[in-house]
Amino acid sequence: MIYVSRLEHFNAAHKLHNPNWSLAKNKEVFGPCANTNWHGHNYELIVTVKGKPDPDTGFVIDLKRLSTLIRKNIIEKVDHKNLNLDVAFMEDKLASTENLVVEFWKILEPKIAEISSAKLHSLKLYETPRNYVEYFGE
Ligand SMILES: Nc1nc2c(c(=O)[nH]1)N=C([C@H](O)[C@H](O)COP(=O)(O)OP(=O)(O)OP(=O)(O)O)CN2
Repeated sequence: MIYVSRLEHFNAAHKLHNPNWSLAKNKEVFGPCANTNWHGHNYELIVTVKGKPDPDTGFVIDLKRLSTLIRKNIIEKVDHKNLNLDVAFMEDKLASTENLVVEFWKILEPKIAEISSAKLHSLKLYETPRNYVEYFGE
């Protein structure tokens, strides 16, 4: 089994805000991430698929096709957007890195299955160079 990865990038604004809490409690729990007028991140998304190399191409998956698929289905929907206001699949969800990566998985897994016999293995999403989340679909 070979693991193949593609890195994509997007910028987005958000705030961490639980609507069931007061502003004071949101600020207490989320600190500056609850800033009322938003803040931004340079996100890095690493998509890893697994499979066996095709004997004709030597590819587990064509990384150009994988990149196009990620851009069309994820990046175009979140890049230069406000994750709380502009992104349909994040509606009514806290805009945490964890929740983002779970929604990305729900979108990407079936789309990858449409173009390849390789399977989605993991998503790694960096919110900052020091904070990242990994998800294996479980
Ligand atoms: N489990 C999670 N914790 C936090 C998340 C998250 O999505 N999941 N998000 C945030 C904030 O959005 C915040 O903006 C992160 O910023 P910060 O902690 O300041 O990140 P840095 O890496 O830039 O911090 P340094 O202190 O400079 O290392 C918070 N928590």
